[in-house]
Amino acid sequence: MEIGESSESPEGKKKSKSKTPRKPKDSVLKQKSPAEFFADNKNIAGFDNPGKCLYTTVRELVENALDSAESISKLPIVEITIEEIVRSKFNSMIGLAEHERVDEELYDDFESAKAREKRLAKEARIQEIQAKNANLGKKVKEPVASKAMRGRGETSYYRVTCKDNGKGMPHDDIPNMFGRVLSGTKYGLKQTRGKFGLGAKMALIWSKMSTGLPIEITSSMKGQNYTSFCRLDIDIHRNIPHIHVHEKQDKKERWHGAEIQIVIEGNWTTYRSKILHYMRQMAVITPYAEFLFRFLSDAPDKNVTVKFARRTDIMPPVPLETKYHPSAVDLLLIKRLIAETSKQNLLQFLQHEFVNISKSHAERLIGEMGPDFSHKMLVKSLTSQQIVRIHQLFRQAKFDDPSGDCLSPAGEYNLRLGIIKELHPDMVATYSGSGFATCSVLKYLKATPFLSKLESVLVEKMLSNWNSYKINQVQDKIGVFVSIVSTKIPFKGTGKEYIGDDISEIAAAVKTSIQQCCTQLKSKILKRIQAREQQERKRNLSKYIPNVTGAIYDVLKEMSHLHASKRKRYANEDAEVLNKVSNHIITRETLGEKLAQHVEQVDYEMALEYATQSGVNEEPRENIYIQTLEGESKFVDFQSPVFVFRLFQ
Ligand SMILES: Nc1ncnc2c1ncn2[C@@H]1O[C@H](COP(=O)(O)OP(=O)(O)OP(=O)(O)O)[C@@H](O)[C@H]1O
Repeated sequence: MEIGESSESPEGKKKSKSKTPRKPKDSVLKQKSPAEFFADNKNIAGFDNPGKCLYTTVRELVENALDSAESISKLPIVEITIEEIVRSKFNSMIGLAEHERVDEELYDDFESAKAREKRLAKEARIQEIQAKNANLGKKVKEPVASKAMRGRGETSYYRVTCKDNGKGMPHDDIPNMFGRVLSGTKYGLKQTRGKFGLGAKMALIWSKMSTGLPIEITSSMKGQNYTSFCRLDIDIHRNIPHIHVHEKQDKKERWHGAEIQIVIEGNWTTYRSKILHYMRQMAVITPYAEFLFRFLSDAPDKNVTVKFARRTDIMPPVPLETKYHPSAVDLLLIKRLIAETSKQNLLQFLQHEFVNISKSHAERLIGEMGPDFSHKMLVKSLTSQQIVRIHQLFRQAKFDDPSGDCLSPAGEYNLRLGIIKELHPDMVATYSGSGFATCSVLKYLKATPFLSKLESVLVEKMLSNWNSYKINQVQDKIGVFVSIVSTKIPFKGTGKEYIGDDISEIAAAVKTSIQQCCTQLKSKILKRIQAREQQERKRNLSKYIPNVTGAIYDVLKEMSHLHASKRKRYANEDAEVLNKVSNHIITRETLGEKLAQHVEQVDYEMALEYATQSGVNEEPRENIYIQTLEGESKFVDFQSPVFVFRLFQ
């Protein structure tokens, strides 16, 4: 029942029966809890339809798992299982008797015999057109499923389980972490995938909306001799956890981490490729993690098991908590910092609660604030007007840019490695920018399918100028990976799917990164074209040798006849050559051989010249194969931005 309706008095109900006009519903004052708000607007968190809900649930759980393992510098091992539960099985799970349809026409997917005939004919026509298009190499669109095709059982139930080897959670915090919307441990100024304190709760809200089943959390932390188990759902109206079980159990294995299990409605058929694509992208961007993905169903041919093995144990360092930059704070934030600070006076407050304010800088700033301010004044005694003055000065004063030291970018080495291992591209270029620690990677594929169209509006806009970089947009398959790290990424929604292009600093950093990658690619592509031309030149010249030899020999033979019969006299070297032709010392074959030798010689000289001009350091090349790291070994690593040498003891 909605808040507001409950306050209606019995008389109110009577009155409405007696046709007195009721106050329009939308003018009745109501309140919503955050949980209700997100349940009503789940699309803004990426929970649009059952298929998308399955996808986003996987994403949220996987990203929590990675955050957790990385927070303790543990190489992540993430196991994610989606188990299909057909409707009948689901019903028996919740104790609902199976129901056979009685009145077929009542159902949305009902189809008369005539309609079925029409549909099948239409589908056959579409298939024919698609087959033709596929033969012509045209892009084939996914057919839109008709109601009847979508029909019974397509939307199904799924048990999603995600297990990690991360930090685990304190026993007492688990209910709030999973049962209270907008609660989390990642609100600080620190780079993490999670930010809003929402993802896991959204999965639970969706499970409550679609299956009514609770979430189950098993967790254990390092040093705990028990395992926490919690089964809970969420009281949507009050936004508080509704705990079914919360207990400490005997620890059976030496494990720390978390295992989250949830049963939701979803659609594997339509979101299968998106989920697998996501897993692959995660494997690219985090090659130091191991992912085991499983889809299990009653139909064994539908089952999927993919293991993305770890390819490196070099993890980006744990990001550090940082402080606010004075240019980026608002009034509210300054007030909060004042309320929370442990510092006594204004000087200490400015110096310790913000980045880029040294002691001498703080002194100068206080001097600039005016006669009302002094170094020693108690920060908690500042009036509202004085806080406004500080805010105004922060806005107008010049401060150095934040250093970015607190960030931990994936790094060129990791991105390059991830891309090479998962996508086997023809060429890769990487670039890492400072400032926003933006690292962008561009892969240039010929043989592998187009795998990554970055869905960010920001990058879409920049992909218009490939030709000037010798990249053929029609023939070449191009992929772009951009990794942006920050303590706060300006996503357009809580689903974290898009970044706006309106933040000029980020837009500029991404653009520069892509341009840098393109420039690198251009020089690689040009070198390859030159190398190809060089190979072809030799092949082209050699191709003409038989014809040229034939023509020259015929002319020489004719001349030697004239010379021998004295009809025409040649002298000196010419006569010598013609005599050799008459005496079969110069033949068609010897001429051919000499020409071939000449082509070889010219080609060698040109190749030498090419190598001198382009720098021999590019050649020769060797492929290096990177093996999976399983088991423990003793070794020493030597790294560069693009490779690492591992020396075993
Ligand atoms: N696998 C896990 N291991 C350890 N802690 C976890 C795990 N999953 C969730 N948590 C804890 O629960 C909190 C809430 O998670 P939730 O997914 O709701 O939000 P978030 O990750 O903080 O932010 P966002 O909504 O942006 O993803 C997290 O901040 C974290 O402290």
